[in-house]
Amino acid sequence: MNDGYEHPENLSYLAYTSTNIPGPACPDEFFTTILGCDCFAKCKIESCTCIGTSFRLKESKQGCSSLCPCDLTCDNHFFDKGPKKGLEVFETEKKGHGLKTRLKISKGEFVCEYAGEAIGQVEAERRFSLQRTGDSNYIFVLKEFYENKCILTIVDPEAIGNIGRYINHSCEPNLCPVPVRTETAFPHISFFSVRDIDENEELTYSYGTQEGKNSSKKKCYCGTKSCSGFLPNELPF
Ligand SMILES: C[S@@+](CC[C@H](N)C(=O)[O-])C[C@H]1O[C@@H](n2cnc3c(N)ncnc32)[C@H](O)[C@@H]1O
Repeated sequence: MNDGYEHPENLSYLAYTSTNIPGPACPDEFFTTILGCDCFAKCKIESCTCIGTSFRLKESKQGCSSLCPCDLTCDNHFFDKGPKKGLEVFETEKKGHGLKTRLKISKGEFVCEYAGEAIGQVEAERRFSLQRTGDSNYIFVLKEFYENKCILTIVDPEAIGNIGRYINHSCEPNLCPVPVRTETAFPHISFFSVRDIDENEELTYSYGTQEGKNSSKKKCYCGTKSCSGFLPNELPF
């Protein structure tokens, strides 16, 4: 499915996918189906098992999907509606391409997914060492902790991805990534707005911490007051 977004002409090598696809060493979670809710037409916060379950991981949400009987009017059924309207890829001054919004976005809205190939840690390290597209790194690593286990979710939209790949880092971001599980146990990295966003503002999120061995020596050009000067570490392993 293509959700209608065109990539800049000089990035024609990029194949578009609106949601995650399995890549090399894709984790088993990708193929593990989870149950939908049994609500009728529209979910209720008090009784919907998707809204209530949250996959027992503290920061994770469960979104409704085609496995649920509710329809697209359900507020918890946001993936099938696609990214927010009015998102636009543009050329920044110093950070390569970026993503901005032509329309206002209110605090707490779903903006888009970070979609690409779902890959394993060894493949991520192999790809990172190749530095395929010049200076840019697109590999997103999410760590979740559950019952003394660290669950890794790694998505690479460098060659096959969606508009989420154009979102740059900021030390004062207006989006935050939230893992949302719908049909399978592999989460969708979903961006929600953390404040009201004006029309034509660039969309940004924080790329993370200084944890891990792949320390970044890249200068940060986010231009915010609290800028730490450098981008967070590229791979937090
Ligand atoms: C996921 S890509 C973002 C899109 C990218 N700018 C592009 O043109 O495709 C991440 C890369 O963008 C650049 N980048 C993102 N945020 C930046 C920032 N605040 N300052 C400098 N470079 C940044 C870095 O090269 C980083 O590895």
